[in-house]
Amino acid sequence: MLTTLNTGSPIASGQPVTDAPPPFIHLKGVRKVYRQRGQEFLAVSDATFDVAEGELITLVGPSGCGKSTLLKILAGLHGHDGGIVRIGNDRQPFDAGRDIGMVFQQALLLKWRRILDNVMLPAEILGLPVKESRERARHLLALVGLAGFEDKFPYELSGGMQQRVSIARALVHDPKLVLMDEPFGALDALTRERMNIELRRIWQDSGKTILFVTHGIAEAVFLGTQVVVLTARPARMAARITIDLPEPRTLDIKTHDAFGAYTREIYGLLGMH
Ligand SMILES: Nc1ncnc2c1ncn2[C@@H]1O[C@H](COP(=O)(O)OP(=O)(O)OP(=O)(O)O)[C@@H](O)[C@H]1O
Repeated sequence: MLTTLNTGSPIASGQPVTDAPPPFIHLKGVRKVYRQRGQEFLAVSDATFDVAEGELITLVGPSGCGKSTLLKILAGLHGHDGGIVRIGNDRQPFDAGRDIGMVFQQALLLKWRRILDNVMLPAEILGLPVKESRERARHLLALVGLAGFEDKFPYELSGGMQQRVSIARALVHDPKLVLMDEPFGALDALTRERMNIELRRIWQDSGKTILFVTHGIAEAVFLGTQVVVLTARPARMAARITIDLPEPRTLDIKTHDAFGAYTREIYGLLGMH
């Protein structure tokens, strides 16, 4: 199940590879050191993985293993101290200033703005045409199941609904990459499960490339086309696992043997037997 170089790939089976599209994200040997008061702290060591366009990659690992750091490097918010970080390719050029949407653990809505106006925020900041953006914002609110809530204020919505608004906001400027940092971490368990199903649907409908950070091993397996497993102390990338589960993914796949095998494998990689 672990991904090893070329296993099962066209090269391994002797077929030509000329049509293989270049990855949308390419990380090789990425290293990040934080420096504080003369002390150095290795937050990420040797992160190496590729992401194809349209994948939903999950990053899982214990607190402090560098998941958010990797996301911030991809978002261009932090630099890195070694290795290669490349986003985009000839077919899909990437502009970090406009092609990223972000979703955080808290919805971070502006409480004085109506829901539609909250979703519009990135479009306003980027100066996109107002009429088209409002139409797109309405469409996205419908996509996340919030048609009819356009004129409400954030306080009138539950935590799960607010998080759906933040997902719509992350998509309004039609970014090529969506980075999600523990977006469902603050939700109750049942709402979180519902949001997992919703996110799979939104991902399939929107066709976006998504990187999703979580502490939850079951969540990572349920959502991901691939799971990247990171360990802490020392912070390092332990594995990249391709998830092959029946589609569409409904909650009952959590009872499948294959789902159990993936989660057991990740628990093992994290030293939790
Ligand atoms: N700006 C910073 N300066 C110094 N150290 C930092 C900084 N940001 C993060 N760190 C340290 O780097 C390590 C990785 O942090 P990071 O936030 O990336 O981990 P994480 O896996 O996302 O954790 P969590 O799941 O708890 O959010 C941690 O030990 C953290 O204390």
